[in-house]
Amino acid sequence: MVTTHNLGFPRIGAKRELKFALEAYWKGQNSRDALITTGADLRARHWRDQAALDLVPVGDFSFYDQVLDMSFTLGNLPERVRGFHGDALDNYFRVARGRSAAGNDGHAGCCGGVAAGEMTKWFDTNYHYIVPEFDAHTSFTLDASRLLEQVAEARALGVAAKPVIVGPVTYLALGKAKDGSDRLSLLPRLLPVYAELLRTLAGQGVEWVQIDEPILVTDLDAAWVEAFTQAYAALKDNGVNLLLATYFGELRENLTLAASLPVQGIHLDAINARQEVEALIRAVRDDRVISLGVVNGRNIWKTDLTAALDWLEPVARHLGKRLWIAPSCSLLHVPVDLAGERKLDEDLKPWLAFAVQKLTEIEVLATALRRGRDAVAAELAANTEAIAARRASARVNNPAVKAATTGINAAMGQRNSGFAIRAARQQARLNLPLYPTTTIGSFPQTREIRLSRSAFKAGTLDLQAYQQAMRQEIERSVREQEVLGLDVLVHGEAERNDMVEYFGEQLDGFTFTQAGWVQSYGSRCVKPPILFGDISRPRAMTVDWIIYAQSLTAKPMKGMLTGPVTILNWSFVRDDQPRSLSCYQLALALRAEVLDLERAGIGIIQIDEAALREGLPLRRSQWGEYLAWAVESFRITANGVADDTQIHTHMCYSEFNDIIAAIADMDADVITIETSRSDMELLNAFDSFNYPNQIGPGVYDIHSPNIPTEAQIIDLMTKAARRIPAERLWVNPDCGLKTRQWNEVVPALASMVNAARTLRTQGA
Ligand SMILES: Nc1nc2c(c(=O)[nH]1)N[C@@H](CNc1ccc(C(=O)N[C@@H](CCC(=O)N[C@@H](CCC(=O)N[C@@H](CCC(=O)O)C(=O)O)C(=O)O)C(=O)O)cc1)CN2
Ligand code: MET
Ligand SMILES: [Zn+2]
Repeated sequence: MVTTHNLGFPRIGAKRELKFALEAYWKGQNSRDALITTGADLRARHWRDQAALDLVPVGDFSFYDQVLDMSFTLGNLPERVRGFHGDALDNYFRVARGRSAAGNDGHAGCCGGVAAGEMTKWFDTNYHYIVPEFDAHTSFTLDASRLLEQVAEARALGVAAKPVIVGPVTYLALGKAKDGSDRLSLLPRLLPVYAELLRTLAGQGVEWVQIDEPILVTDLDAAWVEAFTQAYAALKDNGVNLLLATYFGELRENLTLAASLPVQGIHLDAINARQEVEALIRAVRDDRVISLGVVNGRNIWKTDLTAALDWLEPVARHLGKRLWIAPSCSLLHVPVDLAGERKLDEDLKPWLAFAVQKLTEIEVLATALRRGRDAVAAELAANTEAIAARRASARVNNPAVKAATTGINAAMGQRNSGFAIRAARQQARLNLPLYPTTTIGSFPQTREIRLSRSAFKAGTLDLQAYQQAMRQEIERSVREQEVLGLDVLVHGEAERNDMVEYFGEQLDGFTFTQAGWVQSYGSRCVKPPILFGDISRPRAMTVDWIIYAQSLTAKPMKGMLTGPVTILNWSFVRDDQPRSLSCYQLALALRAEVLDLERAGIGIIQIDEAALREGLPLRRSQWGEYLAWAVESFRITANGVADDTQIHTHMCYSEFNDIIAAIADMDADVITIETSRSDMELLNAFDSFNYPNQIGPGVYDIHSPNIPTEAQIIDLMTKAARRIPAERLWVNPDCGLKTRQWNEVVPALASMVNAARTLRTQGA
């Protein structure tokens, strides 16, 4: 008889309760007790939502990040926060968010300021985790209190608790050794703490522990393969059954390794690795549990339940009670509940499943496997009807768009002239100084801006008043930039709820939700738009706002667009056509916008590709194919303009060494990137590759409230100028300023502009 379970549930809350409780606590407007209570309430509610399952995840809840939680469980706190005198939860937030020396937690005098832990992308998702920090002396000590308390809470609610932890090899692999030492040398110190954790859980009567090792779906070299064998030899026989969870991709050459580990069960992502199910079954001992992720945990489409049963039934007959079923991965990456959507397009709603609906799908599948399809005949019939309606819908297919993508040719991705000629024509038009200063696009999304927008959406503010409020914000941004003396201005993106959702709302082929929130990091969420059909642009999307902004100033105003690859990677995408085709459709729609901006007299157009790097497949062997269509899509979007129109692009959190050739291939006139935290070392990639075009290496970290000094910026730019000729350098922050406040932005940009002025006099 099949067992049902879940790998993880979204924790932010259907109404983002956790976000609001956290932010109020951080501002001192909410007590510690109130925050703790919100956490407990959310856990209880989410366990009730999952109560029909045979096993529910415990420990997937987090006040900030599950990897940071694991660091605390393992006693791996960065040295800089170890002496903290205050509350442990406050210390946890100090690592998560950093704390300025002037912080108001009552410990500024004794404990000072601390830098935040580095954040980076969780595999190929838009979720960010806090990178574990190691050095040669790192030691570990167990703190199991969080897991033990939550196991007790779950039990009190009468659900069967399956604790979830990040496995030791993935934990080490995702971390960074700050002193360059070998993280694997820490394994012998780490394993006893994991073993103690398992024994502690066993002591509480826990039967199964889910141990996540998604690193198994990536390319592993011999040392990491060996680490797996060593790790799991040490973790067996500690009184609990281990379910080794892999997800996000295929095991490939690691399948034999995974199957050989001494664990009681393995979870395979049967959405991304369906073709490996049989091989895995053959490879594991015949008393092991096989858990199959049969419902997509990364997307929002209904599962075709009949098709799933067609292949699952024989597997179930073969495996009997050894078969478990679950979503493919944690449901962290999808919104909570479709029932919260009151205005969602009625045609499309029946095609969708959010976290709660996905668990119902698991239940229906389990019932069919246990009692036959007849036991769920009505559910299956309704499902078949929805799947068929989507497939046949006239709203999905637009022949004109299909024809346009067929008409794409190489010339569309080609500028008229090479970079040197373009640069000269652009300089003749723009007349920019050495070390030109600019920003990445967004200015603070203030509470007033968001309140205006929610009033507009609620119908209590009319369109004209809303547009007027946004124009005022744009004017404020422009005035501030003029006073600061920036060279290339931006309009500030006040009218955009999000750099991707905003375009999703305006393009045909997309729909959007009211409350489909997905956690991006900490308390920050996004509402990824839903790409369901062929994409087209019914009308210009940004031109009026940019023209208005340009009308306020004699300085050049940058047009501001999100690129096709980033819109694709940060949306829920179609599963009925290749991603490359959707990307080309986006490219054509955005190309039309670029040309409209150019026709309106805008001389500089930025096309953000913040998500190009994270979209790289987890396996290197697939990079080439992805980069080919991703880069070509960018080129189609950007390269229809005249030589004297300057194209910018922007990327953040990126490690470029591996893909520098592809970046050069995009052929943007200027690229702005995040570099401040790497002390300009990132530029080595551009230097050694002889990157030919202009670069704006970010000179300060916008994720921190700290204000950079002029001297710090001069120092960074001096380092940059050792690698890239000064004539090709720009001066700008690491990323957009939307999460900052004006009182942080103004002094920071003042330092930046002053630094550029000093550099110019030095260079002259
Ligand atoms: N899609 C996407 N992915 C990305 C990024 C990005 O910018 N976009 N940046 C990187 C980092 N990620 C980030 C993700 C989110 C936010 C962020 O600030 N999100 C906002 C929500 C943005 C939004 O959609 N705002 C809406 C809704 C605002 C809102 O909450 N309104 C309130 C009312 C106002 C209030 O009380 O504040 C309501 O309706 O209840 C709007 O402006 O219209 C948040 O969590 O707070 C920042 C960075 C990587 N991935
Ligand atoms: N133009 C965008 C902004 O400034 C780019 C952000 S990249 C996450 O916010
Ligand atoms: Zn950015």
